[in-house]
Amino acid sequence: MSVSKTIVVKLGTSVLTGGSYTLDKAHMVELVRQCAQLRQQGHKVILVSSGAVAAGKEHLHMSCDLNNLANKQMLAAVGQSQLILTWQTLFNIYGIHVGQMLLTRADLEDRERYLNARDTLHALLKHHIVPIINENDAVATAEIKVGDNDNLSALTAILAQADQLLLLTDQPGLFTADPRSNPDATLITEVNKIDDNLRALAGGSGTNLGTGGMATKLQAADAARRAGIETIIAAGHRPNVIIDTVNQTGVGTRFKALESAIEGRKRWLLAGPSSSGKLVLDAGATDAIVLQGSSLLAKGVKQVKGLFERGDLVELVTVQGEVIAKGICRYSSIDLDKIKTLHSEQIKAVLGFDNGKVVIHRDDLVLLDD
Ligand SMILES: Nc1ncnc2c1ncn2[C@@H]1O[C@H](COP(=O)(O)OP(=O)(O)O)[C@@H](O)[C@H]1O
Ligand SMILES: N[C@@H](CCC(=O)OP(=O)(O)O)C(=O)O
Repeated sequence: MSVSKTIVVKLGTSVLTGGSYTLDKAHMVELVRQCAQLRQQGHKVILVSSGAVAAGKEHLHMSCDLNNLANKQMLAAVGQSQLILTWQTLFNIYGIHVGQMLLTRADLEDRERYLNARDTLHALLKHHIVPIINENDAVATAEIKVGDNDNLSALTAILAQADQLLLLTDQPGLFTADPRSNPDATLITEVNKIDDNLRALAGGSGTNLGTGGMATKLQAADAARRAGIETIIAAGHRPNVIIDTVNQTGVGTRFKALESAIEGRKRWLLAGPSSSGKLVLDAGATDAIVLQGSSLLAKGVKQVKGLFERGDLVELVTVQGEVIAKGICRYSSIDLDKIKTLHSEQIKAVLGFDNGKVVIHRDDLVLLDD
């Protein structure tokens, strides 16, 4: 038997509906068959399933404005139960139990909630139950939303410490341009670096039920590969796509994982909190962080942007505005503004206290460059 892998399979609305406004149950059976086969091969499978809004629309036979948030939330509330019922019925054919987890960004921002979600996921996998994950659309407001299931699937893969993330969609992979509007576009089979040139190729969704298009798939691939997880974008309707993607190369667009996978707490930094502020670093601090693996000292901070509390996540940016790292700041924005550019020994005299000599400890910092 091959080595056991944990695989997160993200199924976009486009795959589950075939571009219609109803769930394509015949195709869902086929996807379930493949998941069951993967499990027989000894792998663990997690589904991130879109389709709640589409299922709600189908169930209510209601045509309403999908740009209206309340309408979308109503459809998701109705559709999510239909969706999970469908999955449950189909997995039952193979005697497989499923467990539903509805998440929002708020569940991943707080380290304790993140660890709770991780424990639930691991408990489901340990008991051979297939976790089926979606955003908790019915309650999620813009502030606490991940916003799209591509990014949610990357966060899930990081949470589960998965080996592979499959983003299944209505295209065979990432093309040199949106193939809907550029018939000459060609498939990119392997990506080793995600940069602005590549991002420029990725457009939005081609439908009003899908969210994010290729742009969010690239964001997801980027987060996952930094956490050491290989990501593949492939066509959900390609025969045997799930099995073939896991067992062989040459399917879809493959994003190689970065070699040095990061450890647990740093995985959370990538997956969890959104940043509350930015610290602009001088050239010396930038080099120390990127090249020497140092912690950040107050003297290297040129400018403090945004309002944040002690313990919040901030982005570290160069003078040119390039984001190079994310980290947990030991000082609030107000305090840091008073001590920026100063030597660590001066902190106590200026603030009347100190939270340690470093502003961001190396253990609380994750680099974003390649
Ligand atoms: N460079 C590109 N390569 C492939 N597809 C692209 C590209 N840019 C934009 N797209 C669009 O992304 C769509 C898939 O994203 P989306 O509609 O969000 O699907 P899903 O529901 O599977 O997440 C494709 O149908 C395509 O129109
Ligand atoms: N959570 C939403 C799907 C959001 C989403 O990202 O959709 P998609 O781009 O089709 O993966 C739903 O269940 O309808």
